[in-house]
Amino acid sequence: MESFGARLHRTVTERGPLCVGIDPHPGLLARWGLDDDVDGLERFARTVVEALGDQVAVIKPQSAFFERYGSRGVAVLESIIRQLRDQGALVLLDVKRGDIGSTVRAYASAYLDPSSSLYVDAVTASPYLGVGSLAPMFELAAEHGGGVFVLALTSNPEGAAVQRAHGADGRTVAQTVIDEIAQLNAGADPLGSMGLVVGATIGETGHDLSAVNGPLLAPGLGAQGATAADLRVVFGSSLPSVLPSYSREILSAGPDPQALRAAAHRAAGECRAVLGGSS
Ligand SMILES: O=c1ccn([C@@H]2O[C@H](COP(=O)(O)O)[C@@H](O)[C@H]2O)c(=O)[nH]1
Repeated sequence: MESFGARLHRTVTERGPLCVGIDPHPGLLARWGLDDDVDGLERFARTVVEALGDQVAVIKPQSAFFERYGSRGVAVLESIIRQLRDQGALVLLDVKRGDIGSTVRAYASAYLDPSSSLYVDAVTASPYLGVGSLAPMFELAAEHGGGVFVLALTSNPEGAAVQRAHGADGRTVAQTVIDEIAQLNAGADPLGSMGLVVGATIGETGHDLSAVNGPLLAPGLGAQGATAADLRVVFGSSLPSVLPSYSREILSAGPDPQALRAAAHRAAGECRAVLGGSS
């Protein structure tokens, strides 16, 4: 079985390093001429999937925007996950789950067990009950070729107070998270399957990402103010592992599928100029 890290490496080599989020904000639905209801949600999500599912390496549905419509919204999410996978995109579900280990095991089976209707290639996870509490997710991901992206240095300004606080050994909370994920990826080739979330908005922070050997998801581009040029400042020598992520910046080009594709192509070009690499 091919690991998530290997599948991601291959897909990014074929399609270019880009993640596009599906975040059906009420304001975007209105801008697209859609109602803020399940039908509007479904039209929005399917349009993005049909425009980008066969072009972009990773698509990241934001679970919150589906959950807000209850079970019918989750049914739309299940359906587009299948459609995206059929189109060859890797699906990273942004759910930011985290809990005590026994509960994390249930979250892991919801998203990382192939028999689940919400089965995806990777999920986001929160380490604030301790990175070790996420072990059931790491284990199930490894067993089935999935991935987990753990929050390290998030793109929102409020994150710094917690994430950059120093522990007894002098490391920041974020550096502890980074180092624990690096251990999980040690020796993986071409890339480990356990990733980190590091916002493109955070500037130079002095954190050491050099040993991570896994993907670095970089949200915060576009609508939150970061530009592709900021990636160089934030990631330095770790740029080759960066997966830039845009949601509203690209989604606001819709609903015309060609305009969505053009916006994704433009974003990919700007990132490629900084990251290098193919396609
Ligand atoms: O640190 C983080 C972690 C996750 N996100 C999520 O990414 C998208 C960003 O959307 P934009 O429209 O491109 O701002 C959204 O789903 C967030 O929940 C993040 O922004 N920062």
